[in-house]
Amino acid sequence: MPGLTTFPSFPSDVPTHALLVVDYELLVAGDEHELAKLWHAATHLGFCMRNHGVEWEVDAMFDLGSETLALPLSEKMKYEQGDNGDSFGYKARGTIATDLNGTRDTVEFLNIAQDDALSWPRPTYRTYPSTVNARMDRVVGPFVRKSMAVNNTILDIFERRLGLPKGAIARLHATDELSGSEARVVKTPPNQASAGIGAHTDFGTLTFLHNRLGGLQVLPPGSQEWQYVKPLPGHAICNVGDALAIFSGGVLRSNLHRLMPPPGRQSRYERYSVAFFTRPQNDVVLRPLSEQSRMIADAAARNPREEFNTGSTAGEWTSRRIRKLRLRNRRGPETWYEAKGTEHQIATVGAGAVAAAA
Ligand SMILES: O=C(O)CCC(=O)C(=O)O
Ligand SMILES: [Fe+2]
Repeated sequence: MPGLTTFPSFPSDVPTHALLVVDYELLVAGDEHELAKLWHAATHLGFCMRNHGVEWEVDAMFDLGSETLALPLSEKMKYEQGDNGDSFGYKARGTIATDLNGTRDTVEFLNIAQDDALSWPRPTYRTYPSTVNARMDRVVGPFVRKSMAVNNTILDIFERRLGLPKGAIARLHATDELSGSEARVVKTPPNQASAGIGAHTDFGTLTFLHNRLGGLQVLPPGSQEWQYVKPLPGHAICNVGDALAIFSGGVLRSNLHRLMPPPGRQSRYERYSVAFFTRPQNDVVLRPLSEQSRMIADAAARNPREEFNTGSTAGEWTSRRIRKLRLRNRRGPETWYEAKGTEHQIATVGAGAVAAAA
C-alpha cells in the first residue's frame, strides 16, 4: 500500500502534548465518564478518538492521497483551487503564507467536497483527478459518509451539553444544502526546514484528522510553547473549528495548531495526513446561538467577542480566509491578520509567530 510505508518511530526525547483519548464506542453507548472527558477536551484543547470505525477507509484515503499527489504537477495543476477563495481541488506547494512575512508553505493538498462525493457521479462543485474518480464509490464516498456520521454523533453530544434544542446544530449542516465540508489529503516532502502549514484554527465546525508521522503541533491554552502531538496508531485527532467556537459563544474552543517538519529521523520521510472537515451550510450566518441556549447566551454576555459577530455567512467567511492566505492576493502583513483564526488565540502567539491556513 503506497500510503503505508514503514518509518522510524516518534522520538522519545521530544516534548509532546498528550491529548485526552476518548473512545467513540463508549460515547455512543452514553458512558458518563467518557462524555465528561469529551466535554472537558472540547472546552480546552481537542482530543484523540479511538474505536471510531473508519480505520479501513482512512487507510484507503492515505493510499489515494499518495497516488494522487504523485501525479505529474501539470496534471494536478488542472485541478488547482485558484486565488478566488475556493477550497475544493488541488492546492500546490508554496501558494499560501505561513507567517507575517509571507514565508511560503511546503505542503500540497487535495480537497474533495463532501457535496461532490455525495452527488457522485454528478459533480456539485467540480471534477477531480482520475485517481480520485476511480475510488469515489469504494473509498471517498464511504470515508465521507462515515466521517460525517462520527462528527454528527459528536455534534449531537455537544448540542445536548450546550442546552440547545434537538436538531439545532444539524439544521445548520443539512446535507440537502451546499456546504464547505470537505475531505483532505496533505503531503509534505522530506527534509523540510520550515512550517508546512502555519499556525491556524480550523475554519469549520469539527475536524476529524488522521496522521502517522509526527509534525502536528498544538499551542495549549495559556502556553507560549508549541508541542508536538504524538500520533497514536488508529486514533483520530478531533478539533473544534471556529464556526463551532462561534456558535457556542466561546464555550467550545478552536485551538491553534500548525504543521512542522516531523521530529528526529521521521523528518527524512514524506509525510501524509488525511482529514475530514465538517463545515456549516454556506448560507448560515456565523454568530453565537444565544437565542436557543441559556448557556451560550450567558457565555456570550460574560465574554463578548467582537469577532464572533462575523456578519458573514459561513460560505463568505471561509472563502475570504482562503483568499487572504493565497500569496498572489497578499498585500502585506495586514493580509495575514485578515486571514487569521480567532483573534484572541493569534494574540497569544505574538506577532513573530508562524501563522495561517486550513
Ligand atoms: O497534517 C496535519 O497533521 C494537520 C493538518 C491541518 O491542520 C489542516 O489541514 O488543517
Ligand atoms: Fe488544521
